[in-house]
Amino acid sequence: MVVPLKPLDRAKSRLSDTADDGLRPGLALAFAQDTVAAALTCPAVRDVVVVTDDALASRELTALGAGIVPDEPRGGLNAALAHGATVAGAARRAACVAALNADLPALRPPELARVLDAAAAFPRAFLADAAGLGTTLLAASGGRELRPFFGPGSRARHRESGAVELGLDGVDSVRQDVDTGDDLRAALALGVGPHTAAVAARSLITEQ
Ligand SMILES: Nc1nc2c(ncn2[C@@H]2O[C@H](COP(=O)(O)OP(=O)(O)OP(=O)(O)O)[C@@H](O)[C@H]2O)c(=O)[nH]1
Ligand SMILES: C=C(OP(=O)(O)O)C(=O)O
Repeated sequence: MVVPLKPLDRAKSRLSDTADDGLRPGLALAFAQDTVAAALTCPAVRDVVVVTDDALASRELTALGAGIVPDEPRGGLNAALAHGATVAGAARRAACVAALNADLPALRPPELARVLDAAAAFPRAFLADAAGLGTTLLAASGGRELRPFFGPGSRARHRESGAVELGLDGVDSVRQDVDTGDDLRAALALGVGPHTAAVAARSLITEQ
């Protein structure tokens, strides 16, 4: 499993309506910690590799059990994911490699397991985000290349690239990425992990 994470001081700019400049880096880290911890707890996930240049996030996510890969070749999100997938796949001759956004604080391991199990039936498959425009997970099986097209509007681009869209119900926690204040409130309503819950409580952010 490959998880991309940009430097915390630049992350989650669209959350500025709900969290100010002083708060966003801590929230972005908490989202990543809850995402990575849930993925590591999922029996279907053998290991988690985080592609990041952020020193604090590297320390905290290593402590959870993730591996860290530097953000290379510095060509943006998809280049970083392709690099991470190559490193992760080469390291363990992975049967299946998947990219997962780092902003899924409500992620539940059994739901992630269902998505990965469904994805394994196809050469490449993806899950659309809760908003219906983006992607939260892209998987490639049988040693195939991941070919990620994440970014705004990525659902359409992943479809056009030939990846199969997974039409699963009951996997809301895997779809609920957090870009805006409304997304954060929706994630809190689903139930977030302990890191995000603690930051939200300290900052008086609630689901209302
Ligand atoms: N390693 C790496 N990760 C990235 C890069 N750009 C985005 N990401 C990560 O990709 C995932 C999806 O990105 P976005 O949802 O756009 O997150 P974001 O860039 O923090 O949010 P905004 O500032 O609001 O656009 C998040 O986990 C980001 O941390 C990049 O250039 N390198
Ligand atoms: C990177 C993505 O996330 P966002 O919707 O947050 O841009 C994506 O959906 O591909």
